[in-house]
Amino acid sequence: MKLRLGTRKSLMATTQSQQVADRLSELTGRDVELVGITTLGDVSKAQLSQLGGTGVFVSELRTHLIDGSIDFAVHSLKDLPTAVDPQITIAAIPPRDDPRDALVGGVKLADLAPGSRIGTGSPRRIAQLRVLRDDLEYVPIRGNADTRIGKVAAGELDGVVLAAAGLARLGRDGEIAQLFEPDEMLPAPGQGALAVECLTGRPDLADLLSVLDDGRTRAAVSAERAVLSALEAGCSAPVGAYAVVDGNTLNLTATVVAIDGTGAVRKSASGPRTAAMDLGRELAAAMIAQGAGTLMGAH
Ligand SMILES: NCc1[nH]cc(CCC(=O)O)c1CC(=O)O
Repeated sequence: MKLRLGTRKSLMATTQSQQVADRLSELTGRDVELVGITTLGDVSKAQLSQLGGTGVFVSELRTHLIDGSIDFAVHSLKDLPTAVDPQITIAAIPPRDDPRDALVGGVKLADLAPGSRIGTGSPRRIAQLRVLRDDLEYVPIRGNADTRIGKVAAGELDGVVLAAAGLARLGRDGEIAQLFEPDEMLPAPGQGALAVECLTGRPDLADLLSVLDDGRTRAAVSAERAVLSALEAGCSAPVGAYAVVDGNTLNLTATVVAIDGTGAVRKSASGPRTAAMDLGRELAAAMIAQGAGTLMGAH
């Protein structure tokens, strides 16, 4: 029987879903059919944050898992709420794509004229960009990557900052002027990674999907998301976190930045790869002790 993979209809969603479908067919010989789903977040003109953030896409696809109209779904991991839904299992976290943030536009950040206009709606990106260049104007923008990049082409903006992985999935990574290394801009927890979800009540399916899982990526993003969850923050918080597996060790760095650029807490820690979530929780506690909670409330 064909497996039904539910996907949002945006180009980024269908591209990442098709990649997962192809890889699953290759590894298991099963046929996978993409089922396009229009979510409220796609049709509504209301601001996404008013709908509950990007989590609205996730919860609608989960509704289709629960009603049985699809067998599994693929999400950008950084859009997944940290709260666990016992009905849903993350059956696989495939190998991560490029986790870095990217500047799209003609020139690198250091070469932009003072007062240049950079578009990004993310407090995490704005706060970290302000540390690098406090003389630029940061313009909140919305819409999909094509719309955002279009504002640069139209001369409304001098650059936009987006996730490199998303740009690659859209075939627009050729327009990247600069990739930010994690030491200058920490990505969002889970950035560049995908989550493959199915119902907890279908362990055979979860077992089949687990061939897609990459243990190193799973350990890294578990630590990053544990930071976010311990800080009681969501995907729109000014929180960056990035972990890398080195043998049996996990190296994690996280930051909380005041949105007005007036301060930041940044800390690193290492621990056993098998205790990824503990590492993330402990690092978050150390950051809170240094004032991370107050910074998150700063405007
Ligand atoms: N919040 C939207 C979103 N969710 C996932 C990606 C890109 C792909 C990824 O990070 O895995 C993006 C766009 C962006 O941040 O530029």
